[in-house]
Amino acid sequence: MDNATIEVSGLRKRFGPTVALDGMSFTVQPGRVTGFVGPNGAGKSTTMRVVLGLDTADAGTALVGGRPYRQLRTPLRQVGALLDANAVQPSRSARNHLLWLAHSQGIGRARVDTVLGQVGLAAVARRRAGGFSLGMRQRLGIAAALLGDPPILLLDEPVNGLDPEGVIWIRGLLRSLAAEGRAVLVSSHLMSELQDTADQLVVVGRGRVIADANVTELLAAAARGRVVVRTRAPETARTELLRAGATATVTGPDTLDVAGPSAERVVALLTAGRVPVAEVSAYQASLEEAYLTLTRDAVEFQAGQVAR
Ligand SMILES: Nc1ncnc2c1ncn2[C@@H]1O[C@H](COP(=O)(O)OP(=O)(O)OP(=O)(O)O)[C@@H](O)[C@H]1O
Repeated sequence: MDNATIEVSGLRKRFGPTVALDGMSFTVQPGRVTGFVGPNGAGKSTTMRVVLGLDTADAGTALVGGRPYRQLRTPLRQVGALLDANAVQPSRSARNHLLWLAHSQGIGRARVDTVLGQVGLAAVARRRAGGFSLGMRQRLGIAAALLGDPPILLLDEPVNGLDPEGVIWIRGLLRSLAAEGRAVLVSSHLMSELQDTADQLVVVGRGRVIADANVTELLAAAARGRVVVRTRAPETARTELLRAGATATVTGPDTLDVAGPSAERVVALLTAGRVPVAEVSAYQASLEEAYLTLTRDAVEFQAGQVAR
């Protein structure tokens, strides 16, 4: 999609004595889900508010599709955002809330019913939004973000308040929006929420980017070529593998992690040693592990600085 990028460069922002943004810089590319991760207070919401022109930075620039948000003539058609699921008039129905938004941006009524269907709220569209659960308000907020069919989406903690079915639904939705070529920026303070969703991770802490990395490469790096073996004789397997120079750790009653040899070599060694093997597979790192791999260098660097 044209103009589907977010470029954040050198953003600085203070709230009194609090430094919220301390040189925040990153780019969000089209066709991918970019996870924006970091602990509470790291500056994720402030960055999104600056990108959306709701807050002004003390320094730096934030561009959506190459322009500052405030210069966009029909912003909802260019950028969809979910910041606060509670930003709904409680007395309005879901449908009327969306109709009002659509009208303000010259978007047709038909689009309202389309997005209500897309987020699974068609059946409750005429109910007062004030009576909605947090999960339903999240869905309504996402419907509002999708209203202008924008090439760029910013969602602040969209998984918050969703039940397991809702979490699976939003993962699929985010993936399909990215597959259509949109730029999708999703914040979370929980790495696990971004598992199977994010293609790129921008990890932030204390108002700046700690790491910006491709998830596939990150998971491969965290897996370090390890192999998982399932066997009813893990100790025998371990002895056999250690003898061949591998590193092997028993991780459960019938499993061990092996580092060094390839999966094929592990099968060959265990077969030669007559160890019964139920399964040999590549180790799948979790995003949590990848995160720890990624932030370890940054943490060590900071610790080193403190020690000096
Ligand atoms: N309007 C404000 N007034 C004063 N301080 C603020 C304001 N908005 C944010 N801050 C402070 O700026 C810092 C960054 O906050 P921000 O909400 O951007 O972080 P976050 O990463 O989005 O965290 P969370 O996951 O809790 O939303 C925090 O220390 C926060 O307390």
